[in-house]
Amino acid sequence: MACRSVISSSLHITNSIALKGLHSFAPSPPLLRLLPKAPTFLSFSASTKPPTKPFQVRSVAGTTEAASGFDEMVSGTQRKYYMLGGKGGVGKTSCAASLAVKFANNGHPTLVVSTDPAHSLSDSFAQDLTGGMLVPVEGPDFPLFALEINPEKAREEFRNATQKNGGTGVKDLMDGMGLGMIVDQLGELKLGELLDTPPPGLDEAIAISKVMQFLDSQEYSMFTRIVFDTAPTGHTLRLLSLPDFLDASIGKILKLRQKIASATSAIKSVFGQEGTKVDAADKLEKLRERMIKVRELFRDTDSTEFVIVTIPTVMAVNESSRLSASLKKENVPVKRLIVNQILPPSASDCKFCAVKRKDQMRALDIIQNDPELSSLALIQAPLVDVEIRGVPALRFLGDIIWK
Ligand SMILES: Nc1ncnc2c1ncn2[C@@H]1O[C@H](COP(=O)(O)OP(=O)(O)OP(=O)(O)O)[C@@H](O)[C@H]1O
Repeated sequence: MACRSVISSSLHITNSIALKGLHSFAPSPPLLRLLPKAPTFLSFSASTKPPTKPFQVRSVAGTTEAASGFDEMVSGTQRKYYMLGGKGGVGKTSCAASLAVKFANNGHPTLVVSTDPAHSLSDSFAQDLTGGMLVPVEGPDFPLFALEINPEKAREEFRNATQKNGGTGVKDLMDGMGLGMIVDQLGELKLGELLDTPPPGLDEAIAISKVMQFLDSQEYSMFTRIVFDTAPTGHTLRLLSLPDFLDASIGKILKLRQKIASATSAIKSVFGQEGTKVDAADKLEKLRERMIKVRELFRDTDSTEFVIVTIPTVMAVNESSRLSASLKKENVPVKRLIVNQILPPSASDCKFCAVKRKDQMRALDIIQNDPELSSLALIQAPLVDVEIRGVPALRFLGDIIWK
């Protein structure tokens, strides 16, 4: 007999709910109109057909799963940031997109941002969200916007700002003029290296700082929940130490710029108009300020939380443990761990599923005994038998995970 152990869902996708655009949404007190919670049922349908069977997520061991604490996540009108990260392919985008849909359906104007250079938000929402600008997502009850940051563009911006203030072009120039001391300092900065082969995590730091820039503006002040779909673990770890590194580098560049500004008038004329120098320095200073804000944002326990996503395999769990340790070491608030793609219970296990289930239980056991992970709230998300694509499917997944 064929084994039927995955969560079954029937997708009847009806016309999407009319889009409530950014400009048509007028926040009025109380900003949050908390909508009645959508019931979670095994069978997903966008139609009004009554559900056949109440859905209950169970752990592999058969005990009822603990709630994710969504009530806490959704409460309050103060802006909150959720960063979802973990090993490649574990379901970060699906979990981040489903959380964003859930926030929007619970009254929060929400922005979901991808800072992963290999974007999959467009695939997840089944809508074209490319272009580096905020795009309205069709479907949720309240405004939901998505933003895929173009890392190439962000890096170019950084390169332009630094080169104007002491990058490799300036180094050649100063070298040619025999200004050894300043050249030495430039060599110390290793700017050429930084710009030609940017360290992993630089794209993401710039991407996040760009989002902060967006959110500083009055136009986007309406967003009360920001969900980041971050790049895989390695990038995240390097990102954490990057703001300090960039802050120091940019600080040195700015100091150097002051020295250059007070150098001979011949050099001044090479650098062009006084105004141009000031603009470039301003831009660099702003970039530095934004990096510092990114660093602060990551460590703000009141407004930010990093949610680790994993799957029940020994390799993924080990990587999650290292990620959790690094996040804690850097004082980044982390409270929740999603274990995604768990095989749901089945009355009739085929041999393959029985072996798989045993492996998954072992991985869950490791989590429960891991000093880094055991203290986190465990959210178990089942493997479902549909591809999680489009708002109705994300709503379905979100109602399972976030409750
Ligand atoms: N609970 C689930 N049940 C079934 N399929 C799932 C589940 N979660 C994720 N998937 C599927 O797994 C694939 C990878 O998911 P997703 O893109 O969300 O992972 P990711 O961690 O963001 O990947 P990447 O690291 O490549 O960005 C997708 O096809 C998605 O539909």
